Amino acid sequence: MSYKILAINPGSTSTKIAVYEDEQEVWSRSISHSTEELLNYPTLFDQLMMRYEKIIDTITYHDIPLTDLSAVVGRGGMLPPVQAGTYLVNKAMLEQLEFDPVGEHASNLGAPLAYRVAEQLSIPAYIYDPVTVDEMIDITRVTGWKIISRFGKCHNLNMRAAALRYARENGLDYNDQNLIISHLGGGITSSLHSKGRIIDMISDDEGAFAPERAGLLPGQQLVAVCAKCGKSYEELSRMLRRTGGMLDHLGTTDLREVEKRIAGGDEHAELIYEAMALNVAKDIARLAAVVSGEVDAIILTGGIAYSKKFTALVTGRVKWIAPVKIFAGENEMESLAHGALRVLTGEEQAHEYAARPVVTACPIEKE
Ligand SMILES: Nc1ncnc2c1ncn2[C@@H]1O[C@H](COP(=O)(O)OP(=O)(O)O)[C@@H](O)[C@H]1O
Ligand SMILES: CCCC(=O)OP(=O)(O)O
Repeated sequence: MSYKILAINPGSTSTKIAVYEDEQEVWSRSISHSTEELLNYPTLFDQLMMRYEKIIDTITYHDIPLTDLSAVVGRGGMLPPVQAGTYLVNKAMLEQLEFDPVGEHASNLGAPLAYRVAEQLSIPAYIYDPVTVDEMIDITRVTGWKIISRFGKCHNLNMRAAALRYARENGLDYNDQNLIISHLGGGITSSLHSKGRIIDMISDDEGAFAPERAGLLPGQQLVAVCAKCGKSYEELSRMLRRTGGMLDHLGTTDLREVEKRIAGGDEHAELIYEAMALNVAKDIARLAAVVSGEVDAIILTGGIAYSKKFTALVTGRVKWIAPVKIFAGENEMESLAHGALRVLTGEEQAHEYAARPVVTACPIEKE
């Protein structure tokens, strides 16, 4: 028996869709959403129907039959910390993502989009390895402020796919390895997979700055800016997450553009570029300390990993820790589809999501 699965991955500027027949992709499209178009929607959830209709229009236009689908799987969003693996989309999850997510992120639309399509076909909707998978060990959660605990928030989908690929290609058991994976995209995060569990990670606001993200900022200066600049929480969040990092320094999120400027002799561009690579290397070294340096491999993945220049800079600084592997690009659609397939074949059990209050976002903000 074979299974057909529709995977849906909403990103900040696109919605990617793909149909898989068992492990093989048989069709895929990326639907772009321009900045002007998205400006018509005051909140993320206001985009839901627009994205849904575009998915259906694209599928209909390309004559892709839906009636033989076995399941729909969406990218999991910012739920309160969850276990790794597959979750059945239920009402509690949909309400949490719409009304009480840990943060605003396009992936919060993955579950409701999958659910809308699946509901009409009377098939299950799933999410897989959401952004907030949290398997951290207690010691890595503690900060110097008792009202703030660290929690998982990473590019888990692509990171676990890269870790599993590394294990598969090298004939190793993922559950025996200590691997550090850095996802180098518009946002940068790194995580430590120890014996099959993500025991620590460095999120996009805790470490390296990235093409569009500010990364870790000195706390005292940050609170001074927040207290004195008169901007709202949403405006400040946007400055950290969407218009920080390389964009703030150099006016672009495109690493290739920065490399062209460097080749043309732009020393300021070179400083920022090299600082970003150094920041990634420092994150990797921080994670290595958690397992006392016993790291089997370091994996660099995401769009920036296509850059030989950038990965060489990071590799040069971390190869003393462990061998570095480059898996450029991301594998999110395949990871989603394969996750759902494992549930359909009975290899894995889908978790049931139960609503929980958000306790990990800044408690002051929630008061
Ligand atoms: N071939 C390449 N060489 C260098 N940088 C690249 C290449 N392809 C993509 N990038 C850079 O990767 C970043 C986007 O990574 P990606 O993983 O696609 O991001 P997102 O997080 O938006 O999915 C951008 O800075 C882009 O310029
Ligand atoms: C850090 C959580 C995941 C995330 O921010 O994803 P994008 O970089 O794709 O926005």
